[in-house]
Amino acid sequence: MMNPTPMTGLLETIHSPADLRRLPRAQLRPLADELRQFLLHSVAQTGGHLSSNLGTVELTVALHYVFNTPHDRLVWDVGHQTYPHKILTGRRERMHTLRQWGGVSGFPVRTESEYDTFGTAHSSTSISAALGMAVAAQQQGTDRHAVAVIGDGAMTAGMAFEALNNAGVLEQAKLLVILNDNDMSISPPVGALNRYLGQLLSGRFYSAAKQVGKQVLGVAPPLLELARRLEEGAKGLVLPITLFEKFGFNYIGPIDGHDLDALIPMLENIRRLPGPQFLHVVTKKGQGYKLAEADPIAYHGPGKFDPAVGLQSPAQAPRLTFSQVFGRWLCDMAAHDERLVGITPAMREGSGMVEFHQRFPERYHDVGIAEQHAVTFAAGLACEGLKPVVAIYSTFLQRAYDQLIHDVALQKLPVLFALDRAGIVGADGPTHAGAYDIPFLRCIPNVSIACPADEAECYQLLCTAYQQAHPVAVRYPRGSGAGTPLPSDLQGLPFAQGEVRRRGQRVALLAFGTLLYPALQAAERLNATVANMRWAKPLDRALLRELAQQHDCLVTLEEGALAGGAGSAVLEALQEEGLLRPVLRLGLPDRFIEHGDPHKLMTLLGLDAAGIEASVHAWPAFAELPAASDA
Ligand SMILES: Cc1ncc(C[n+]2csc(CCOP(=O)(O)OP(=O)(O)O)c2C)c(N)n1
Ligand SMILES: CC(=O)[C@@H](O)[C@H](O)COP(=O)(O)O
Ligand SMILES: [Mg+2]
Repeated sequence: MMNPTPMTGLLETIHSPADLRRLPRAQLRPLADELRQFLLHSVAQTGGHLSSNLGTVELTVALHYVFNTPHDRLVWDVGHQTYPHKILTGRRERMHTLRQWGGVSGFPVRTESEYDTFGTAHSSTSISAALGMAVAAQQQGTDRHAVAVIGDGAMTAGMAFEALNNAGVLEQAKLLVILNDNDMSISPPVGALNRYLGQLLSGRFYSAAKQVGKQVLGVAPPLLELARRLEEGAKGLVLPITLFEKFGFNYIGPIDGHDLDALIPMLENIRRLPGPQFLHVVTKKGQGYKLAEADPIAYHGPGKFDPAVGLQSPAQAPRLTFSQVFGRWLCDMAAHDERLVGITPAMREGSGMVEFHQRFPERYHDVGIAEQHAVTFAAGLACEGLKPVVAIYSTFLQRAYDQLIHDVALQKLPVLFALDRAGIVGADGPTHAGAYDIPFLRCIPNVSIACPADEAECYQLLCTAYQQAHPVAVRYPRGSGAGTPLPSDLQGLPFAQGEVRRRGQRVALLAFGTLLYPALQAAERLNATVANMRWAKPLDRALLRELAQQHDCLVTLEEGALAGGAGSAVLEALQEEGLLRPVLRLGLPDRFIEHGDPHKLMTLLGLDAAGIEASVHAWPAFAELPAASDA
């Protein structure tokens, strides 16, 4: 039985930040404690992102206390750490609907609240957006601050530095960048920036900065200018100039991001300083809940759990997830071929690469949240005869589209893209849906696209893709599939070949990927043929010709955007073959699909067996066919 969410009075009086700002300063600490407990128990009941949210409780309270939100703009990078922000901005009573159909989103959404000033979820956009807001305020003559809160992980993306580079010379823009440094991405942080930030936190900096910050910046406003000069001077004496100051920012910190007595006076003083400001706060991911503090990775995005007990290691799951299948294949192939290199842009756990990292550390590369670099890094590896495998969520590959075209496809380099989370992802919603990879890949010359129907085919098509001398993407969904046993060899399947899985009459269902299984179910009632097409590019033209010649009409099924998808490829091919047949394309419509339970979403989209059958029956080209016996 879950403990009811504890309420001790203060939090339930806060319906907006205005209520928060009316509280006596001394009540902010008990409020923060109550907020943390509410957050913990709420997320334990709904599932969602936890350790990053536990880490931003005090920062959120301080920001809404000091800044006049929503007039002053807060932009949260990634936005997975905004549950405290949502609770304080009028959504506390809806948090039980978190990430559910029709419920509160797990990320900031402009249409959800005026306090969600910018929609995030893909990382490293906050500084750019906040700078845009700051420059707009300046141009409109509005006295407004824009604050970007960005994590140390999100800071590793090039886009963040593109924004710093621009902001650093815009002295009139009222921009504050807050680096929320918890020394964690989802996995342990990587790269030289993390090493540098560690130096800033070392004794050389941190204790001196704390003294400088407390003693100098804490003085009363009238001495502020003197204090600022003293602080500059003091920093110059004790602290070498930081990277961020070289970019034109006034760097302040590092300070304790859980200490309201440090945060609030610091923010109150910073908001009076001219020019771009950079505040470095140090927090702990999972703060205040020992189990999450001890294992921030496990509690990054947990499902439902009992806080009193903590996450229970799942009983042996009945089926492997596609990520686990990929991880198994990666290790098997790496053991077989020493040219294989595995690359992840900061998604080691989600992509199933923990074992590969442990077994092949010298061939494992977590490049940070840097998808563009990941792809072109892979291209460089391929130029030298190695076999790079880029494990990347479909949605995050969008970040590296030009690198895919310009650096990989144009040079026809054999890079394998293992596209996880292809299709509907569910709780993360539209920002994370892998809806567009077939359309955005299909138009690129030299790139092939494999759509495995189940776990066994995923393994086999990864083998096939790996054998190719050109770039191939293998797309597979979040979670598990039909549960087919994995093959015992690295043989693979024939390139660009599909198969007929069921013979019926009049209508043929052409499935691309895991929709094969609901299609087989629907076919029983439609007496339809079912083809497992396996490849969206190149299409198996011989199979397509056979299906078109033997059936009155065709239905294509894909868990991806219809516009430009596999169904479009079939239409184009039929036209080229002079085999015009009625084609019904089933897939994702031309709109963003909201967050919710993935199975519920598939039903709502008509992509479960009943939905497929209903769509075919409602289709005039099928409904008007003479009954099979009359044919
Ligand atoms: C472009 C992009 N790539 C990858 C992700 C997946 N992702 C979500 S949170 C996260 C780690 C973020 O680390 P940090 O910014 O330090 O925030 P923290 O979780 O530590 O609070 C990653 C890699 C993403 N949201 N966007
Ligand atoms: C916030 C973020 O982008 C990641 O934490 C993402 O939510 C992970 O998605 P999965 O849960 O599908 O791995
Ligand atoms: Mg972090």
